[in-house]
Amino acid sequence: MKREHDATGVLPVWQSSEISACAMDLPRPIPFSSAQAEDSDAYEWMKIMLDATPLCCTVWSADARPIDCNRTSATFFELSGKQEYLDRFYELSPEFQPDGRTSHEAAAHAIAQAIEVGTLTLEWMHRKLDGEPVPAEITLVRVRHGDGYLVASYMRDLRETKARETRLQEADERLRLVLDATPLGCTLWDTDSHIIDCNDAAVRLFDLSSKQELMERFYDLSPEFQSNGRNSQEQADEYTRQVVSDGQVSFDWMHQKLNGERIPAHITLVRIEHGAKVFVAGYIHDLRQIIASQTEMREADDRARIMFEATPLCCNFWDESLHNVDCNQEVIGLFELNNKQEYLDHFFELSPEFQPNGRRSDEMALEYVQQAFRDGRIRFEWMHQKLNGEPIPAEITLVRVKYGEHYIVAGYTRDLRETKSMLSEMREADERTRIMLDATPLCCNLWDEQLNNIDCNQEAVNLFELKDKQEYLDRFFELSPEFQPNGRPTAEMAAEYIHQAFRDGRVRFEWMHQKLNGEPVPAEITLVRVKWREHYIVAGYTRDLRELKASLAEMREADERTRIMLDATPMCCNFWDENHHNIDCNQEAVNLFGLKDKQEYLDRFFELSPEYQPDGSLSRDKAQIKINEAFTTGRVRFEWMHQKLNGEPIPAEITLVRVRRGDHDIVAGYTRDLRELKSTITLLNKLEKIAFTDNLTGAYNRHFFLEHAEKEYRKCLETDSPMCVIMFDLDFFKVINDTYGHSAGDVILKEVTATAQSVLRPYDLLARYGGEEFIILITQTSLGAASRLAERIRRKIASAVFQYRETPLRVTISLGVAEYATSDESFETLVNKADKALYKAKHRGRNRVELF
Ligand SMILES: Nc1nc2c(ncn2[C@@H]2O[C@H](COP(=O)(O)OP(=O)(O)OP(=O)(O)O)[C@@H](O)[C@H]2O)c(=O)[nH]1
Repeated sequence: MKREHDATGVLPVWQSSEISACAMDLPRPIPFSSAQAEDSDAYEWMKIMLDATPLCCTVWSADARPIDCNRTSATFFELSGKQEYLDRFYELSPEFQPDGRTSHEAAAHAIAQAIEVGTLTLEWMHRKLDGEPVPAEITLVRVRHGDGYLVASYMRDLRETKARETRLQEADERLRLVLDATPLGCTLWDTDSHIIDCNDAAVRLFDLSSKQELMERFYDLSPEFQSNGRNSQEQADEYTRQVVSDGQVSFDWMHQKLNGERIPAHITLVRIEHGAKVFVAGYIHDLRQIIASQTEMREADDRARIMFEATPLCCNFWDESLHNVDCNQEVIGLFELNNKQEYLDHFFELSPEFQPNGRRSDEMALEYVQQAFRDGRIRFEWMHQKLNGEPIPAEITLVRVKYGEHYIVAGYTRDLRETKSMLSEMREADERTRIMLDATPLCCNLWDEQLNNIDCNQEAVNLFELKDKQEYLDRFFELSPEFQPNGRPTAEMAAEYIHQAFRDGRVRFEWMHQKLNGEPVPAEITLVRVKWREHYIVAGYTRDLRELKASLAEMREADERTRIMLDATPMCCNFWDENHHNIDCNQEAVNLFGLKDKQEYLDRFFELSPEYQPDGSLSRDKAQIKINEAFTTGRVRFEWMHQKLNGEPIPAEITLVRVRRGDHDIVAGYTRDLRELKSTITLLNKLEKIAFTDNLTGAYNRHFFLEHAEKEYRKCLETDSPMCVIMFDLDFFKVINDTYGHSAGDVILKEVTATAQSVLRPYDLLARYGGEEFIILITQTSLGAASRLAERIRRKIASAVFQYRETPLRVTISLGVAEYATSDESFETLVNKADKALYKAKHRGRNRVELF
């Protein structure tokens, strides 16, 4: 690095030996005068340029010290002059740059780099003396100076650029809004014929699903060749070039949908300059409607022409310059002429020179026509004549008619000679049109652009129970209440809708009409814009919604009936939609859980089950699985644990059934409260007990014993397994009764039963066989084991002390044991054998066991 400024005696800090001690000190700028004193080639030239530059420029020495600047720099940073700029240069950047490096370090690095590469652009954060940050873009340019280099820096304030970018972005957004709001299909192109954007209307026009699809397939949206035989792509490129140079170009274009359906269109391309860029916006006017309406118009025109020609009156037209411009066929016939031209040429000869009142025909004629232009309509008697002079007394009606932007006067000449026949013919023609309008089964009326209601059909008269059309037109504003149901003034809303129809072509809305007696007539109105010569009118079709509403009411009633039935169902019901939302329930569901109302049921549904089901599954998971299953299989039944809000459990059985509702499925859930079932089972158990057990002791009764024993007996026979019967009887029981009373006897009977039962195994069956006689059936057991069991019972009872009130009582029993033998004829035989053994035990002294 060349030390060209060493002469000043100021050494750059990083070259001094004190570099480590004052590393944070910044190098001092070289005094302005000394830099000025330098003689140089490029530098001198540059200095002149510098002051003229509207950018802030600074000149740096190769060792990164600012040595000069231009005026703009001082003004930009609001300083008194160049010297202050150079003196306070290091205050014009924050200590650190946004990338974390010190400004000093970053500057030195940048200058060094510029010297190496020649030119360099970087972002820099400046700041004004008051601290206001100034984001900047700096371009450094290496400049030869003597044998070495200087560096010039040019600063561009990025705040402006940023603001412009924001403005551009905002403009972009506005553009997007405008684009999407445009009712025409729009596309946006760059100048290389690349489509870069489009609006929703364009997507709709081609029946596509997204803008993306439109942009990707745009070239499929035109046929390969246009109707002039040229390749679409080439032709489009040509138009793009044309619009870039001319600013705007319009042309007819054949588009197509992806299915090949043609869309004749009129396209306007407009060049848009957006920021520094140029775009082309394409507006697509779908001509199909226009073509259709043009065809309609042409047809209507043809019809009008035919009607005009068919009119059994002589008609002619006068323009504003009082020229007779046209006539119909009838005129030719009336005056026995050859063609219309003859009529137009000889018009003034078709009246005698003077009218019967003595005035000149041509003068009077012009006067009348003028009067018609002025007043709109005039009727008078006129004397015509054929070319041969034969007079034709006539009645002429002149009517001013709007025609395009102008007026014409139509003249209807009635040949008074044939008045009667003509009148009837006229009426017929009129009647035909009228009949057609009146036959329309909807109430129709017509509006002109001034929002005047100009005509209606008979249906409109009928709907409002009016006398005639005139009444409809006269009292139209009484046929709606002053305010519509949404609270807005009727007149205001009507005007809005009609305007909308004129603008958009079609609008449909609900409207509240009323009869003259105030009876409301809810209606649906469709307004349609119809082209009428050069103008539009709006035709309104009114659909009486009362019938619809009545059928809705019926539907609602039917719904209500269903609801009543549902609520009356003595089972708790609820409904799930496809998204597994619980959408409805019946009253029983509310009752079951003791809730306030259905809303509470629906809102707190998930609190009506514990978190986990008894099988350990999460209630929510299990519910989802079951509902899914119902949607797929149609029906599923399972047990479920519900709970009340207070946590009281409700065991339930749920049946989910898939039900079709409209065009989709729902699942209906029926919940059976198993608590009821459980109480029924308890009751059944109770009844069973009453039927099969002995009231006093709780042991099985003789009836049950015999029935059960019979079955067991047969099983033993089949399996050839051992089986025994023990019979026992209380000893001297009569004494207990006689001594302590019957109730003491009852207590003993109960205690003895319980004691015997406590010795038995669960599958041994003990029954009270008679008053104080008991019997035990012991299956799968042979005589030895049975006798040991009998002995255990005997001992336990003999050793027991039973308490009757304050009195301790003791009893003994005698037992007889018998085992089934193949010789036994029946179970009864076995019982008899045990009975005999018991008798033996009694006989042998009681309180003992005897075997048969
Ligand atoms: N308290 C009470 N006594 C009953 C019941 N059923 C039968 N008895 C009595 O049982 C007694 C049976 O008496 P007995 O047939 O003479 O027999 P015993 O007094 O037990 O004498 P042995 O059987 O010969 O030892 C009678 O007094 C009956 O009234 C009953 O349900 N309750």
